[in-house]
Amino acid sequence: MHVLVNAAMSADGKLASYRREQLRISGEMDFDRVDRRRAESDAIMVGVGTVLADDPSLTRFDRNHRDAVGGTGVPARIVADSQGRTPLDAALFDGSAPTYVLTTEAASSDRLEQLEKAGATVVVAGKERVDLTAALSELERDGIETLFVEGGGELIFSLFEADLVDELSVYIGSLLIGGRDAPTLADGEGFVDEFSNLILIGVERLDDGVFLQWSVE
Ligand SMILES: NC(=O)c1ccc[n+]([C@@H]2O[C@H](COP(=O)([O-])OP(=O)(O)OC[C@H]3O[C@@H](n4cnc5c(N)ncnc54)[C@H](O)[C@@H]3O)[C@@H](O)[C@H]2O)c1
Ligand SMILES: Nc1nc(=O)c(N)c(NC[C@H](O)[C@H](O)[C@H](O)COP(=O)(O)O)[nH]1
Repeated sequence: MHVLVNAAMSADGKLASYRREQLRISGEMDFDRVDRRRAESDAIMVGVGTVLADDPSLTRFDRNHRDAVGGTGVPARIVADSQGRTPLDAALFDGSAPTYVLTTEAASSDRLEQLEKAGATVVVAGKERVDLTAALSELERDGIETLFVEGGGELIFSLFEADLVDELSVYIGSLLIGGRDAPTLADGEGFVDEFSNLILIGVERLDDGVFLQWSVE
């Protein structure tokens, strides 16, 4: 499975303010770029923190580009959600695309039944936190070969920690958000000595900011 992590952040590395409300950082050109990368993907993934903050539908993508690259149907939607906290009225359950909930043994069976009734395919992997390696292997067995991860910071760090990321792309907008508690590109516990090594493969001015692309060693 090819895993691409993408996000938009401020010049000081924040994905949103400390209030964790959805904040539009990307400009038009970056959103167009995101829609093309979504069109190339079999699935789009976020953490439940993003679902609770933004209620994303994850259904916007460049349909012409998907046709051009030979894609069929629509990209699936995936949420990493250890306790099964995704609201049953979330946009993810609008029925317009397949939706997976990656959860753990900590989620109650009643909750899992409710999520399945809401239309989710539930994948249980791990005891307290989603075992991302096991969960992504199950998704791969389900035919998902290219995964587009859109955040947030907790999920992004965990994917790097599990050495599951192949590519990282970041749009840096020309604004400063600040805030010691604001979400950043990679949150979680953080590395202390062995860091993820990146190879810079793209630098481009885009909208009023900069687009950076790395492959992950
Ligand atoms: N600017 C952007 O590109 C962008 C993109 C996405 C989200 N955001 C913002 O980021 C914030 C949400 O980010 P966040 O870090 O709080 O939440 P997140 O979206 O990263 O979700 C984290 C949650 O996912 C669940 N989870 C399950 N298994 C996990 C695992 N193995 N590792 C990590 N998490 C796991 C946990 O419940 C955890 O609390 C919101 O403010 C949102 O607006 C910004
Ligand atoms: N690329 C990007 N630029 C931004 O400025 C921003 N705030 C996000 N945030 C990611 C967001 O939380 C979701 O992943 C979807 O971007 C929600 O959008 P949809 O409901 O799917 O249209 N992503």
